[in-house]
Amino acid sequence: MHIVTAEEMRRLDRITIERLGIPAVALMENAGRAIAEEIIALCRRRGVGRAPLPARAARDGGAPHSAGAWAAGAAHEEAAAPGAGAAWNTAAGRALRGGNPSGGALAGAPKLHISGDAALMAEHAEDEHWLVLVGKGNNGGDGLVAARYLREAGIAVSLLYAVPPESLTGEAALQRDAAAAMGLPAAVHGGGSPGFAGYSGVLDALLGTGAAGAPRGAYAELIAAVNGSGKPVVSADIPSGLNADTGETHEPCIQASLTVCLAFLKRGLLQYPGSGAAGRIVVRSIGIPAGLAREEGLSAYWLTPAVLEGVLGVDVSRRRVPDGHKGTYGHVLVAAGSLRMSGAGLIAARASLRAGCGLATWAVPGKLLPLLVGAAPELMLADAGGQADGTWNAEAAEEVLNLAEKKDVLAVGPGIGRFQEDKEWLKRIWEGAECPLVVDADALNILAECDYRSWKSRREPVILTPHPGEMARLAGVSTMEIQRDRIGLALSYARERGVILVLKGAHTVIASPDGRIFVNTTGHPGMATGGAGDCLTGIIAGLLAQGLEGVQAAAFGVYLHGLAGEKAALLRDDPASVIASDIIEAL
Ligand SMILES: NC(=O)C1=CN([C@@H]2O[C@H](COP(=O)(O)OP(=O)(O)OC[C@H]3O[C@@H](n4cnc5c(N)ncnc54)[C@H](OP(=O)(O)O)[C@@H]3O)[C@@H](O)[C@H]2O)[C@@H](O)CC1
Ligand SMILES: [K+]
Repeated sequence: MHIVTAEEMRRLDRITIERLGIPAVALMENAGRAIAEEIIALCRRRGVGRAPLPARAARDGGAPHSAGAWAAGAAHEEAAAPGAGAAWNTAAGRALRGGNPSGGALAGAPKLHISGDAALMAEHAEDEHWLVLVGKGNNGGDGLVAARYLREAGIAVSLLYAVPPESLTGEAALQRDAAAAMGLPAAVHGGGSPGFAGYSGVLDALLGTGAAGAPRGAYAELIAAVNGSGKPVVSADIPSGLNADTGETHEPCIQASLTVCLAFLKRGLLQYPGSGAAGRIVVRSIGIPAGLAREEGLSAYWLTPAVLEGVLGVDVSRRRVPDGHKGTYGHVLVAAGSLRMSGAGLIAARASLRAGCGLATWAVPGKLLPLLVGAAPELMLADAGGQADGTWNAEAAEEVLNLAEKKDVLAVGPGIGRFQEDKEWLKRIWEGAECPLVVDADALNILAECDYRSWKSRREPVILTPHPGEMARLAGVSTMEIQRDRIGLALSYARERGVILVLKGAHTVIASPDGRIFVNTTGHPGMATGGAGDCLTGIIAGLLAQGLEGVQAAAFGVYLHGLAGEKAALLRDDPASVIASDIIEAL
């Protein structure tokens, strides 16, 4: 799924309206209806557990109460027993079919059934009263459409305009008039905090992708009041107060339980703190063809198996050829670890094996070798020279390069620490290694102190895997600046430096020098634990060894790493208990 900036969204809107001839008001109608459907689904879900309505209990014929069953049961009028079909797949349908297990039509009955609009029926509608906060722009227009559909579903709605309704223009003004013609109660915010006591939920349709800067005036007052109300909030498109591109939250910013994002995921929804403010995110199509984004050359994606396969050409099933042998799957060389941090190297090397490479060799300063024998029987160990105290030195680079000659990938950095002439060490490896190179941890800190653009250019890709602190050192800015717009920064760094960048952290960003961006959402905060990054380095190296291209390996590696973290948390019953070795075991 594509991720877009506000500007890109406007471009896609414009093309749909001008080139395809789909009227803007039709897009707004679809948007508002989609938002209403999500609110109705939410109302249904929380309606479960309340006493069923007498009329409905009778109609269901005593079938088990479930939100889905009610939705379908209420919406369908079975004129006769139908044949197979979606409508038949309902509790009411199953109850009817009870005496006719074959599911075939009753003898002589016409094959006709009439379906109502299941999406717009709300159980317990009478328990609901939603307040719709309406802004001046098209986001407000979406809210007004949603209000109409909620009313149609039997849900009470009240409109609260942030600004005098006369100031609405275009399609939003048209929706204002339709809502008024339907008799929806409306008021204009008059300052202070409106009362929320009678409402069961709030639809935030104040500001969308057209907002600029922190919410002002009535908008700011309403947002602050809603956040303090304790009411569930559904945001139209983005939470009002969010920077749709960077994920920064202005003061104040709506804290939503659900965000119904329209047409394409906005970048800001995938970046923290925006992701936190959005709550659960649902993306709904509104009539803008999904293919337009590709046709327009947009190349930022939410990383999903479909994107891995369809956009990146990765075989996510990780099939092995039946007659393969260990040589088929490549050989990883990991240059990592030192006397005090040998574990980092061990984790990276073991993870590369679990990622599926055929062989892995772990190069360490020779002093360590005897201590590591048997640490992981599947690994090969190699003497990289180094100092008598088990630390690295510049000369060790030559040994690493010799070892790398017959390897498919070289990963450097975890646990190597800082040492004399470490910049020279890294330069030699960078310029000399003729296989893909993964650079992590201390090697990134070394790199940050080098003008590596003046180094001999490489034929094979380099993948850098910094966490925000390392990224800050690489880019020469503060960590806060990195986190302010992770996608934007990762993209510009990858482009400028010609490297594949994996910016770790919640929702890791993978940026390619050709401008492609992937944002990963697998994983959880329990993975913030020592060694988890070394594990990712090993996974990416293991995938590169198997012949994946740089961006493929980086993206798939990040995805698998997060997934393994999730599995590990399930096995431990608690994300906080996950350690790096658990992630390797869950691969
Ligand atoms: N285009 C389409 O076809 C479709 C668009 N769609 C929907 O439209 C949304 C984008 O709509 P939009 O562009 O009208 O912007 P939107 O955010 O609603 O309002 C901006 C207005 O608010 C004001 N304002 C700005 N910043 C402010 C601040 N900090 N504090 C206070 N006020 C501020 C500013 O007014 P001004 O102050 O400049 O007079 C400006 O006029 C999009 O998110 C989606 O929901 C869908 O319906 C699908 C079809
Ligand atoms: K909004």
